Amino acid sequence: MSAVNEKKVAALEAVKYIKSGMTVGLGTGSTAFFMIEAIGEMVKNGLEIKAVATSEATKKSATNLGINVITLAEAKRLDVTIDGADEVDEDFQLIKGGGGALLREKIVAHNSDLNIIIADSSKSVSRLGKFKLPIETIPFATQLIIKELNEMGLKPVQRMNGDEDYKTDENNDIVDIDIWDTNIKLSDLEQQLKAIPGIVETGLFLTSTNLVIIGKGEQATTSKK
Ligand SMILES: O=C(CO)[C@H](O)[C@H](O)COP(=O)(O)O
Repeated sequence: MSAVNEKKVAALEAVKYIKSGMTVGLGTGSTAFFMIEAIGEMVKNGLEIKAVATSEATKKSATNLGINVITLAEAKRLDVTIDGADEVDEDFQLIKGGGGALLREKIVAHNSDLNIIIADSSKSVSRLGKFKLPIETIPFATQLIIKELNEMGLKPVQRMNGDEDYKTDENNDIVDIDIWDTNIKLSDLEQQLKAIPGIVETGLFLTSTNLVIIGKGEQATTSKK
């Protein structure tokens, strides 16, 4: 079974948690897209929900599929958010931001009563860090942040889009760092990174996830915290 099918299997399991009347956070990425597609079908069949998108790309896909997308300010609070991840460990800690949407994703997750992560089996890891950790930085500070992260031994690489700097929906930069060889506790690392002025957010999601649904073969396995 391919990773693509496993993503779909996980997404179809996750949408079972969505009921009429809910406000739903929509994640970003290829796995989340299967969830958005499935919700689009459910809306065509009478499901009534409001949704908050974690990226402009997700907003566009959801709107095209007939989903009522509102702002976070209008939503105030979300019942459930379904999102993908680049890595998930056994303690429900995540690396996110491969698709560059980590800032809005973390804000939406923080404001959601239930956070469901969906992923194919390749994303399930015993230790985070093979995937480079995305950091969102303010362009004014990016080069000096890179220098500081280098001094911390984190091998920072600014994300590019061809010859241009990659830009997030907030018009910020992304710097990908290598945390595999660091022996700093993840929560301490998160604190150290957030203490550097100009780092807006990191792709470490350490405590927000309630439910993880992994597609493996034809099966979806759900784990609860
Ligand atoms: O964090 C994300 C985007 O910022 C995505 O959830 C993550 O990159 C996984 O993407 P995909 O489902 O395409 O593998």
